[in-house]
Amino acid sequence: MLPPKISTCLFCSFKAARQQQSFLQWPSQQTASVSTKFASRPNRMSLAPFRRVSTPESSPGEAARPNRRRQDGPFGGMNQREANIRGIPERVTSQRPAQDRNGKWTSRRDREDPRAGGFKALKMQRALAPVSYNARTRIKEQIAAIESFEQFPLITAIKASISSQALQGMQDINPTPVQRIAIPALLGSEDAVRKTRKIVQEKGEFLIAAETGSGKTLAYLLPTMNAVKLAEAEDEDIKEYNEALQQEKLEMALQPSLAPSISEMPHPTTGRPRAIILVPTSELVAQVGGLVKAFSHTVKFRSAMISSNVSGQVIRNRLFSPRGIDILVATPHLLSSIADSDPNILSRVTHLIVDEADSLLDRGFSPLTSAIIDKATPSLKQLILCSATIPRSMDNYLRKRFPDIHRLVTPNLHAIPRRVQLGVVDVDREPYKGNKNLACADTIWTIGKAAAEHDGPVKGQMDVKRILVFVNERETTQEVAEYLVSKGIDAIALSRDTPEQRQSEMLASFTLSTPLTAPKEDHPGSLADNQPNYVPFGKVAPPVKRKLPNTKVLVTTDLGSRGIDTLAVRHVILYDVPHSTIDFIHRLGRTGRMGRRGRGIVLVGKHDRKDVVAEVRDGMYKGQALI
Ligand SMILES: Nc1ncnc2c1ncn2[C@@H]1O[C@H](COP(=O)(O)OP(=O)(O)OP(=O)(O)O)[C@@H](O)[C@H]1O
Repeated sequence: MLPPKISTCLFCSFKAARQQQSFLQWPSQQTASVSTKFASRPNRMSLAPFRRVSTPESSPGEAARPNRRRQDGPFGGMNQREANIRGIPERVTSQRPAQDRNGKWTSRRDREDPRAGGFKALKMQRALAPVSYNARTRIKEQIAAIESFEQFPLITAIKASISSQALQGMQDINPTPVQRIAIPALLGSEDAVRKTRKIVQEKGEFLIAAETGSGKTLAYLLPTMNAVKLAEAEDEDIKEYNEALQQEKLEMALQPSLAPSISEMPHPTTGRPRAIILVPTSELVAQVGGLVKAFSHTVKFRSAMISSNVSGQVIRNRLFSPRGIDILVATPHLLSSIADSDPNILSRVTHLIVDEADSLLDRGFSPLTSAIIDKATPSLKQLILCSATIPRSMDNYLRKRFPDIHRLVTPNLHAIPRRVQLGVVDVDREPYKGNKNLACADTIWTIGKAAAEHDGPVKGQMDVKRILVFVNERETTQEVAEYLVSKGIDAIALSRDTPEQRQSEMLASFTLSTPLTAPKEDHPGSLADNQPNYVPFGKVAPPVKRKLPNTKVLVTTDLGSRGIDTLAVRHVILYDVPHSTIDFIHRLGRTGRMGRRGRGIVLVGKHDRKDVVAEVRDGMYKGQALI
């Protein structure tokens, strides 16, 4: 017998959910609606108004009483309503109240984190460092005056290359908020943009923090290339080398029999790059390295990218090419092992960029990254940390290690854009009955079916939807991918166990922004029409009747969530509820990039934190920064 069909189309529900703010009714909400219904009926007996007896504020004469939670003494820690076990201790600061614009008195904590009020479940984690409302407003005002890349004092070749090399085919290119904030600050250009404070120093430390998919790469790359080119023009060694090369060319023209000598000598920058960009994975080396290479053709500098994807010989050839090297893109693992055997590699570095700093400064990577920073420090002029989130752990590390770091933060940091909708699928309900794999497959079939109802970008072709499925454990990737394949879905697993070469190939079709199409055919409909969800014990499941023709699915862990520019992805399925808001931000950040729209779908089971999901969803709906 076929299982009951899912009566509601997932995407009709999305729309309705947007209006109702509820894809799934949480128990608390249900209770609330019931109580409102009853409240509107006339009552024979009425109870006294509800009062929380445990709340001292609700009792009269509260102003006269001291705040018990702040009271010192042996019983100071009792009767607290917030455990705050995992949170870091508050910094001792003045608790002096202040007045906001409306004349309302607020405490310092409220002012730092005024929108965190509704996040009860997330408060237990407090994974992200707060950014004050005032700071966000101030930044908005600062960047309002910047409208064009022309306003930045970049060299002409770089300005011209923005549209030809980085943002090809785009019309009306304007800097994004993070670029408006970071580029003038890194260039130290007060004249060009008056309202931007001059903050660059001889040795500058910067933290660039902005939402996912907001153009952070160009924000640090344009000023870095500018600095490299300016330094090259002033470098005495390079001047001498170029003059000798010029002289040799002249002599060779007069006496062609002379063997070249200078041109065979290594360039002064050989094996000693001026700028290094560190990224956590080989995929990101390829992504960022590709962009740097594209600029190098028109701006005229030498770049190289190294990762464990290429052989040792290729790495050596790239690093020690006699033509020299100006900008190097590498992973910390590889660079630190090279620096151990050849410390010279870091001896001329003036610009060190740590991209995805929230990953590269966490427990796993931190010793390597810190060691590289230490070794590069003597020659360093700018250290640029770049991240989509500021986790509390990183915030603490920065306060200790780089107390004077300039924080270049966008007004919407830690908020998932409202153009990304989050739907919730209750795995425990019919017809899934706790089968998360089935819920995942059905969700993908629903996406495919909905897409087939509209014309694709090419006539006679169907649009192929690229979907990312995120799981928490890498062991699960293969299992989920195999299940999806058994349900007729084109799915592959990507985890650390996948060979690196294969990882890049897999990600390639998810990063291409060009549309992917398939020949238009009768769509097989929904999963339930094609696949029995229930196979009696002892029987073998019948073969797949029809395959889903218009979706491509990648099942992955965090590996696929950091930095990868998955412009083509419109749907992200969170198979597991992410462990923290940091993971929510990165995973949902693979869709809705650079102003595009996107959809996230969380599969929530019996053991998942529904309260956390509800709060994240509510925060997204309201456009609030997560905490
Ligand atoms: N000024 C701009 N106008 C339009 N598109 C831009 C602009 N700057 C960058 N982009 C595009 O936006 C996309 C995202 O950029 P990028 O990868 O730098 O984002 P990000 O902030 O580093 O994201 P993540 O936090 O996920 O690493 C890229 O495809 C890039 O080409």
